[in-house]
Amino acid sequence: MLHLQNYINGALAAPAGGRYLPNVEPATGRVFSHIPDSDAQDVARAVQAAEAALPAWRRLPAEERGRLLVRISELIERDLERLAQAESQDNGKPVSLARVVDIPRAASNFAFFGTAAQHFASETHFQEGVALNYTVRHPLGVVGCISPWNLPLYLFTWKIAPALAAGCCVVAKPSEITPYTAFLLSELCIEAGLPAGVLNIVHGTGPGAGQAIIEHPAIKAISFTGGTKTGEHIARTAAPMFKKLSLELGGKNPNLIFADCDLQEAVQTSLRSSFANQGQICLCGSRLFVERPVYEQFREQFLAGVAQLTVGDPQDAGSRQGALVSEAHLQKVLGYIALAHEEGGRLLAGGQRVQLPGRCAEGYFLQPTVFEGLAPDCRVNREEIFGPVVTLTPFDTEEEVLAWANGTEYGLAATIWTRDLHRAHRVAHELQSGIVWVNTWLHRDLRTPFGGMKSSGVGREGGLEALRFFTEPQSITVKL
Ligand SMILES: NC(=O)C1=CN([C@@H]2O[C@H](COP(=O)(O)OP(=O)(O)OC[C@H]3O[C@@H](n4cnc5c(N)ncnc54)[C@H](O)[C@@H]3O)[C@@H](O)[C@H]2O)C=CC1
Ligand SMILES: O=C(O)/C=C/C=C(\O)C(=O)O
Repeated sequence: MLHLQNYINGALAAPAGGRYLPNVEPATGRVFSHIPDSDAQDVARAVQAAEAALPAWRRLPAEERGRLLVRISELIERDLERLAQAESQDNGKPVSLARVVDIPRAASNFAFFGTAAQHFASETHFQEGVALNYTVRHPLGVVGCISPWNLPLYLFTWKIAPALAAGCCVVAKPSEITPYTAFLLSELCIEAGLPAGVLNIVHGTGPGAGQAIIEHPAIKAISFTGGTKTGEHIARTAAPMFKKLSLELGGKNPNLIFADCDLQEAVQTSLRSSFANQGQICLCGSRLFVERPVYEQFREQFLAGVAQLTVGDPQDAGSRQGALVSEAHLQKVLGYIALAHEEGGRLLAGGQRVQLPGRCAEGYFLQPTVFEGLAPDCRVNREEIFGPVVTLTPFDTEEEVLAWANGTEYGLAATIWTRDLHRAHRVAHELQSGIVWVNTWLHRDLRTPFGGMKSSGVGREGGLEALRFFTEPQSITVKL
C-alpha cells in the first residue's frame, strides 16, 4: 500500500515519530494509502529548512523564481491525467471534473504567479523639490499555508504559488483527508529543481501538524482556507503572536434570480453552482431566491436538470455527482436534511444516501437534494451545509431578496441573474458579499481580489493582493 511522505529540505522524508494515518477513498470507503501523522518535530525541521533556504531564495531575481514556478506548472500539465485520477480517488469527485477544473487550475496558479511577480512594481511618491518616497516590498520570510479537502491541489497551489513568487519560503499542510496530490506535487517540485527548503510539505492532522504550524514563532504569516470555526481558532492562536493572517472561510451563498433573466441559462448555471463537486465548494450557491413570476417555471426546469445528475462511480465518464469526501461529512449533510424536514421544508428532490453496486457499495454517495418552503431565516438557510443540498424560495421585491441574501453571518459570493444592468449594479453594491457574479458563476480571473466579508474571512487573495499579503512594505523617504 502507498505510504506518502513529507517533503522537507528538498527530499521526501518519513515523519519523525514514525506514525501514519489511514487515507480512505470516498467512493469505496476503503483505505488506499497511509499518510504521515507529523508533529511539532517535523514542522520544526521544515521551518529550519525554510529559514536556511530563505536568504538565497529572496535574493533570486523574480524572473528566476518565476521560471521555476512556470516549470512546475508545465510538469503539472504533463501529468494532468495522473493527477486528475489521484484527486478523484482521494476526494471522491468525478475524474471528469478534476481533469477540467482542479488540475488545470493548479497549473494556472503556478503559471500565473510565476509571471505576476515580474509585474509587481513598487510605488513611488514624488514631492517636487522636497522628497522622493518609495516603497520596497520585502518577502515576509517563512510563511504557513494550510488548505482544505474540497479542491485539494487547486487551493493548495493557490496559496503556495504566490508565497514563493513573492520570495517567501513555505511550510505547507494539505488536508489530512485529501493529501495525495500534494504528495505528487512534492515529487514534481524535486523534478523541477526547486531549491531545497524553499517549499516544505508536512502532512498530518489539524490539531497535530496544523497546530504546530500556526504556533511556530518563526512563521510570519498564515494563509488558511477551511471552516469558519477553524479560522476562528487560528486567529485566536496566531493573532496574539502578530502573525499576518489571510483567512478564506465558509459561505452560504445566495443566487438572486430575477424574472427578466435568461431563464434557461440561469437554470443551467444554477445547477452547476448548486451541485458542482457535490456542493463542496465554498462558492456554491445554496440559497436560490427566484422572483415569483418565474418561480414555478424555474422550479420545473431546475428539477428536470437535477434528475439528470447521475450519481455514480467517480471514475465513470457518465457520473455527474461523485462521493462526498468522508462518512463523517456525509452524516453531517444528512443531519441537515433531517433538520430541513423538522423546519418544515418540502422535499422536491433527493434527500437519501445512494447505495451503488460493485466497488462503490460502501461509498459516501448522496442524491442531489432540493427543498422549498423553508423560512429564509431558518437554520438550514443560515448555516453552511457544504454539500449537495439547496433551497428554493420565491421573492416579490428587490428589498426583500436583499434582506434575505444578506441575512446570514456569511458574505462570500453571490450570483445575480437579470438582463437589467442598472439593477445588476444596484443590487451588487447592496450585497454584503466579497464576490458578486452577474449572469455567470465561478468565472475566475486570477487577477481579481478573492475573499469574503463578515464570517467568510479576513483579507483577500488573488493577483496583486496575494503578493501584497506575502510581502511587508517598507517606506523610504529621500530628501531632495
Ligand atoms: N473552503 C471551505 O470553505 C471549507 C469549508 N469547510 C467547512 O468546514 C467544515 C469542517 O471541515 P473540516 O475538514 O473539519 O475543515 P477544517 O477547517 O478543519 O480543515 C481545513 C484545514 O485546516 C486544518 N486544521 C484543522 N484544525 C487546525 C488547527 N488547529 N490548526 C491548524 N490547522 C488546522 C485541517 O487539517 C485542514 O488542513 C466542513 O463541514 C465545511 O462546512 C471545510 C473545508 C473547506
Ligand atoms: O479560487 C477559486 O477559484 C475558488 C476557491 C474556492 C474555495 O476557496 C473553496 O471552495 O474553499
